[in-house]
Amino acid sequence: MPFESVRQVANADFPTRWGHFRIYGFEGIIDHPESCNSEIAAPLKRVESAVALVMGDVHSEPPIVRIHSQCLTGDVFHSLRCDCRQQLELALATIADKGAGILLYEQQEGRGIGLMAKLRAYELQDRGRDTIEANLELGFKADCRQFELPAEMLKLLGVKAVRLMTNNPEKVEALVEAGIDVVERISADVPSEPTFEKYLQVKREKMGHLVG
Ligand SMILES: Nc1nc2c(ncn2[C@@H]2O[C@H](COP(=O)(O)OP(=O)(O)OP(=O)(O)O)[C@@H](O)[C@H]2O)c(=O)[nH]1
Ligand SMILES: [Zn+2]
Repeated sequence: MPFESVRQVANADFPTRWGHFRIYGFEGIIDHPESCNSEIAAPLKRVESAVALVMGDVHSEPPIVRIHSQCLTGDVFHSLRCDCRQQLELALATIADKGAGILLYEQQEGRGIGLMAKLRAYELQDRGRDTIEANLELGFKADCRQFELPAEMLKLLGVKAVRLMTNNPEKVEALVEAGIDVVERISADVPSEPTFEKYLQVKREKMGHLVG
């Protein structure tokens, strides 16, 4: 277990356009993290933090849970290079509709390669590479994320079983491996746009995501 001492650091009121949540901050230390880039050594320890938006009763039955990976370009600027913003809205709207659920927002920008590297990957994609080829050309793995922190956050929130909104089988596997029961997978499909059709195709054909 590479994560040490995950702890809650904040818990506050959080009104949004979708409804009223509580916002929680969590942080933990990863001991000896793996390097994601063959040319960059990893530090001995790394602090990671993530946020949970919690609405309603999440303990009487397995709540809807979304693990959303940070995408500044999509989440903040509504980029149409990817489907992230639409998925974020879908998750918040679905939770609000049900009146209960949890959005875990983890800060592994660009599938964990970081914002500047993601922008450099965009440059390579503009020259014809797909998302995976671009990551590899920059020395990174195709996907550098791990989902132990969200799993630990669920445990600290007292949630042992979830209905997980995702198309990514790795998220399901990661939670199950960490001891969280995934009783149902809810699709995270959003309407496709011509600007991210290829992005979705690569997720489906090369990353094994259950898109569409
Ligand atoms: N490296 C890289 N990351 C990207 C790119 N476009 C979006 N991302 C990141 O991809 C992450 C979202 O991952 P996705 O593969 O779209 O979806 P997922 O979270 O694995 O799966 P779902 O739960 O089904 O949404 C976010 O961290 C984005 O910042 C890109 O071109 N290159
Ligand atoms: Zn995105």
